Amino acid sequence: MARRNSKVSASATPAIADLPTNDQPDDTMSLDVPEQLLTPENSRSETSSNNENALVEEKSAPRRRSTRVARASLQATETLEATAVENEDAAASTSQAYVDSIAQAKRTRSSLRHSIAVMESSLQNGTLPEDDTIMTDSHPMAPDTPVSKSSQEPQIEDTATSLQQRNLRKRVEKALAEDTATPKAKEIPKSDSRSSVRRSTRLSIVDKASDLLDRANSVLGKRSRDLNEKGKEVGRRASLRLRTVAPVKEDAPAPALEPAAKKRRVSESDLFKLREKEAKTPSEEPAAPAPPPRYKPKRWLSHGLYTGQEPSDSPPKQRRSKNSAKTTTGPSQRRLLPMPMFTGSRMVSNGRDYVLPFDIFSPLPPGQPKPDEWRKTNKNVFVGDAASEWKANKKLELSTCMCEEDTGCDENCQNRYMFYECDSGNCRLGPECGNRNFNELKHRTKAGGKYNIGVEVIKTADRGYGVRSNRTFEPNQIIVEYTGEIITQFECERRMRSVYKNNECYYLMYFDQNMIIDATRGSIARFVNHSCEPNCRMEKWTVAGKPRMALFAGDRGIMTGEELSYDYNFEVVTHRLISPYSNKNVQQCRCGSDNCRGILGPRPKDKDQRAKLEEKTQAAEKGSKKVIGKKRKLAAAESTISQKGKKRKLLNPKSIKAGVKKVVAKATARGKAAAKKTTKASATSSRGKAAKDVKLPKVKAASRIKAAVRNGPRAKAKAAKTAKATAASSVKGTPPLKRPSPETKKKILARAKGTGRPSPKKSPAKAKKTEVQSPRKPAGRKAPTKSPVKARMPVSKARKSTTTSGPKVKRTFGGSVKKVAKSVVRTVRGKKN
Ligand SMILES: C[S@@+](CC[C@H](N)C(=O)[O-])C[C@H]1O[C@@H](n2cnc3c(N)ncnc32)[C@H](O)[C@@H]1O
Repeated sequence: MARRNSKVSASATPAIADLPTNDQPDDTMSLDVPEQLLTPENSRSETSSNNENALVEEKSAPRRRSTRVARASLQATETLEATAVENEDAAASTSQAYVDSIAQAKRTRSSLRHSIAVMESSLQNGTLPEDDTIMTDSHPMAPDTPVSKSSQEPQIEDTATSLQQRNLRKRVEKALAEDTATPKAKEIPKSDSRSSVRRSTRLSIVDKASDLLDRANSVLGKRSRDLNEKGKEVGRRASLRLRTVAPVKEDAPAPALEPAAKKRRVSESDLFKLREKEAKTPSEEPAAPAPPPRYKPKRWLSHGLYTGQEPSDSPPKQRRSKNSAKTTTGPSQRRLLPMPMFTGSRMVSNGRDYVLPFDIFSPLPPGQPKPDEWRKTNKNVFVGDAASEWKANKKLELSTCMCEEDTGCDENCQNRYMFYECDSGNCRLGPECGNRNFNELKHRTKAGGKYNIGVEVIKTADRGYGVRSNRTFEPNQIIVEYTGEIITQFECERRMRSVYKNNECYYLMYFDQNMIIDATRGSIARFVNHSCEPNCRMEKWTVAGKPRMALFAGDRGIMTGEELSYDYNFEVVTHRLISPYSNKNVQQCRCGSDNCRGILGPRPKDKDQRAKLEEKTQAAEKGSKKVIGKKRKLAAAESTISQKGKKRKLLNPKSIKAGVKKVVAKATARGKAAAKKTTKASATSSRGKAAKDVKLPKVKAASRIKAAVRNGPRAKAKAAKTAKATAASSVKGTPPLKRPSPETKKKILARAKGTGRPSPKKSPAKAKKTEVQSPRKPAGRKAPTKSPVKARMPVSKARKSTTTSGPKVKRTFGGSVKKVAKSVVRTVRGKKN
């Protein structure tokens, strides 16, 4: 019963209130005194109840008093009642001691266990500790109210300490035994504090969950570990709230992220963000729903794919770093004013300069098979007598252009007509001049590189090696120079008979002054194959007074990868004795064009016709040398109409001189008026200069006509004008030609029909004379100088084109050179149209 009371009093303070004597509890005491059942103090207070000091003790510690009341109920209330009056008296006397004890109690702090130990040891030793405060006040369960010294002193002085010690010991032992042997007593508070027990259970679950999370993090790797270590506490809480444990605050709703986590895979960064968010959310805060994760608005779903893209004139940029700051700043603002209207269309129509990377403009497969090494030369090399012969017959024709800077040396440039390249000596323009092809080529070659060189050797399927372009070329742009050894005809024949006897490929080309270029040792241009529909042409130009040959792009221009070709019929050596494409050496053409002639070189029937004409010419020469002379002159005149013909003619300059002298003499006799109207060159020739000077105007006319073919209507008109003047001068400067008799006319017509070679470009008179004279005869091995008209009559390109595709021109025999020129112009126009 006493035990129960004491327990109740210890656990519930109202027991104190029950006591009428303690209706005025000290605040300090009520705060400091722990509610414990049994303390050494209590036991002492109990013992003190047996002596007089007990009253003092009771007074000094109301709590103690209460417990003492509870426990010391064995004395029952009669003792208390009996001593009530005494207590009242004693209270006054001990009040001062009580106050002191409180102050002392506040000063002393020590552990209960220590005090118990001290107390026990003192009991065992049979002596009371000297410092009674230890025994009384150091017990943690004891009230902080110290046992006053005033209460100690009487104890010390008390002689019956042994009894007290014994009682104390018993009480302590009893209390300890009760503490350990009463689980039921502990169960009661357990049931009362249910929530706290549950909480501890939860905490263990929390610990387990956090351990699991830690393991998962360790599986995720170092990065996630680092991240989680940074917000370890946060992470744990977040994860626990989300998954395993109900939130600590019941009213706080779980974050609405669980469905989102189910819908999509949550990356580490998202998880970390969520944890951070949850950590930042204080638990005391009202349960506001977590904001949904921030996604980029997919505006393109409603506005289209290109929404948000501002039109910009600047070229598109490739941003390398996704996370660059620029990406987040939005589209860059336009700093300049927008381009004026129609700038785009103007740029499209006018064009603008740009350079394509080589890989784009030349996507040709590399690794073409290369030909065996050949002896290269990028300059013409005179061999043997060629140099001296060429110098002896060197033309003195000069040309100077009068072009303005505004126009440059365009198609109207006189030098261009003449196939003269402009330079500082014959043109006052500098970089603005557009007639410096070889100079351009020189710079290109010097710069080097695949693009500048522009051509490369390829292996064709059935024509040996060839040349293709690895860039584009504009119409009439120079491509590559044809260089080689300059040899005489004699040397050419010799080589053909001996060195090239068994060759399949020949690299011979007519050059100048009866010279021939042998490119067996030469430039890459030697590999350019023949085509009956070529995309290039070979031209001879005079550069700084010296003839040079080069391959030029045709009127269509050249695209990258095209195989280059030109027509051998007009360029290569086709003299029947030294031609590689003679009757003895017929080679099949494999150009594959629609208009393929079938063989390399001239047509067979042309060859036959020429052979017949040569025979007749021989016979005629024997009969009438005078006629032959006139015809020879006309043939020479005809040959000079064409620049290409000029290249191929193999004439003896001496014979030309003789013929021209006769013509000049006659022209002089007929009057000087006509001679005055001739061009500068014609005037020179009329004064009795060399034959080559006489040819000049004719060459000019031919050049300009060719230029007209190449350059369009304006140039054509100019060429026609020039041709007219030239023709007039020629007519006036040359003796009138005898008109053929009707019989002769019929014969020529019949022959012409038989040949099937309408020649509208050539005047009928010329045609007739050419055919009648047929000055060609075998040159034999003798020096070609003795048979000036031995070479095959050159056929100009314009003439050839007329023959093949141009409109037929009415044959009018006895026409003048003027008519020839007119017909040529008409032909050209017809061809162009
Ligand atoms: C100047 S070479 C051209 C380069 C030659 N293909 C080579 O491999 O050395 C001329 C020779 O090439 C050949 N050739 C050129 N054009 C041809 C064509 N259209 N058809 C057949 N063979 C041709 C002929 O054998 C001719 O003699």
